[in-house]
Amino acid sequence: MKSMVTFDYSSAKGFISDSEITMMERIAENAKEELVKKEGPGNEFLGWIDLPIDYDKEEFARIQAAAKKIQNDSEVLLVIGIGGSYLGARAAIEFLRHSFYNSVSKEIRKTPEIYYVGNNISSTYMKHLIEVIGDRDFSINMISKSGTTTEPAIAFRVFKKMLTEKYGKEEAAKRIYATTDKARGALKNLATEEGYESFIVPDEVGGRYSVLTAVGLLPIAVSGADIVKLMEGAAAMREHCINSSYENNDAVLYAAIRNILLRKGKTIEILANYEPSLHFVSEWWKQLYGESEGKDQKGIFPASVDLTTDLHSMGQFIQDGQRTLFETVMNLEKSTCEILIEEEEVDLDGLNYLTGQSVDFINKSAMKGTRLAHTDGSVPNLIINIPEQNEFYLGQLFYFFEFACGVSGYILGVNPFDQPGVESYKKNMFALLGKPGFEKQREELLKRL
Ligand SMILES: O=P(O)(O)OC[C@H]1O[C@H](O)[C@H](O)[C@@H](O)[C@@H]1O
Repeated sequence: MKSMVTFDYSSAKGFISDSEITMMERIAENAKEELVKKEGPGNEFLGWIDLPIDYDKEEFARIQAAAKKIQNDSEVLLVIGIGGSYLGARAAIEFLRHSFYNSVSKEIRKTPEIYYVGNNISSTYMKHLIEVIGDRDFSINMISKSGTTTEPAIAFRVFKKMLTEKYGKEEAAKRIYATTDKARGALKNLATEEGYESFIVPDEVGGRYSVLTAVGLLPIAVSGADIVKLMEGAAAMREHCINSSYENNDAVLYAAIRNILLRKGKTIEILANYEPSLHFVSEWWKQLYGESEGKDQKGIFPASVDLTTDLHSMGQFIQDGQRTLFETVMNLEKSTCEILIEEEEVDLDGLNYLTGQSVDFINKSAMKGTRLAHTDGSVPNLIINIPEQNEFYLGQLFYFFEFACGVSGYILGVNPFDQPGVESYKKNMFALLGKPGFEKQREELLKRL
């Protein structure tokens, strides 16, 4: 049997008693049952549960073919999307591919450079990206489930124009790939009208749970990562999440323990990593947990740190600031390479005591030392072990977090599959921009500015 991504709460035992974990069993198991039997609130958005074993194979093959075409005819791919429509792809590409993916030579990378746009409204960012593309061949993957989100729609206008000016309307249309709803939304209409190759975000899969649909899969495949293995990993974790009993169920225990900690006043969870390639996994995780649980004036605030980097900036607070934190460490067990510290004749930097040790050994020692220090500073530490940096384990990790999030939301007593709060800023922005239909709000807002 292949090894698995696992959850380890042994370092948090000083903060949680066995009886608390036992007492949480019924609540957590009920939450899991509600999720798996699709009986809870938001149950129209549970398509992601069976996705790893029940996805559209014909579309999957089209994704692979489109990725090949983009690899062959483009030096650059623009991924236009925001939130759940880009974070999963970026998390996967940064975890699975080269740390300096866009900068490393084409001989090493072998696949197109990939840039993300439409995840902010900065004209400077867009102008700089236009300069990076220059006169090179490029394609666009425009991703928006609703097809109406402002940030990506604006970027799409700008880069579609650039593409059309370069190739003409007909050829440009062949370089645009639209990932959106099967029937609704402005992007769907545009795709039909202009004849873009289209991929579907299933109705029953919400944006933040969509990484294993075309939303994530097309850009990930373009980067050269193996999407078959990604799905296999997710399928292995699905099997574990659905069929393991409480005491052996890593995802359900993670959900249970974070809720036990919340009830003790630990209202902030920091997801920590010791590998820069995990940075965007944390960004993806923050949306997943923040949008799923932060509602009805409840929830755990999801934060993240990159370590050891942030030990030199946020370390003081984590060690010694307000005691409302717990920390979940993503521990990449096996580094992809080994760099050894060599002896220097004159030990001017005082590092000769490390001669023969690997950089990863030093990193792991920093991790272990930090875990003990933070635990001593009353920050409960949870660990998620990731055996290796590859597609199979990333697929597992994505599914682990998604499943745990559904269970955790139900334990908390919220609908983990809606995001009503996100609309407030949008309404204000539309009113201030003078969008038709928002005239009354506009008057009221202008008085307040
Ligand atoms: O894919 P889209 O419909 O463009 O949505 C992109 C993102 O923006 C919204 O405001 C939602 O809060 C997110 O859940 C979503 O992932």
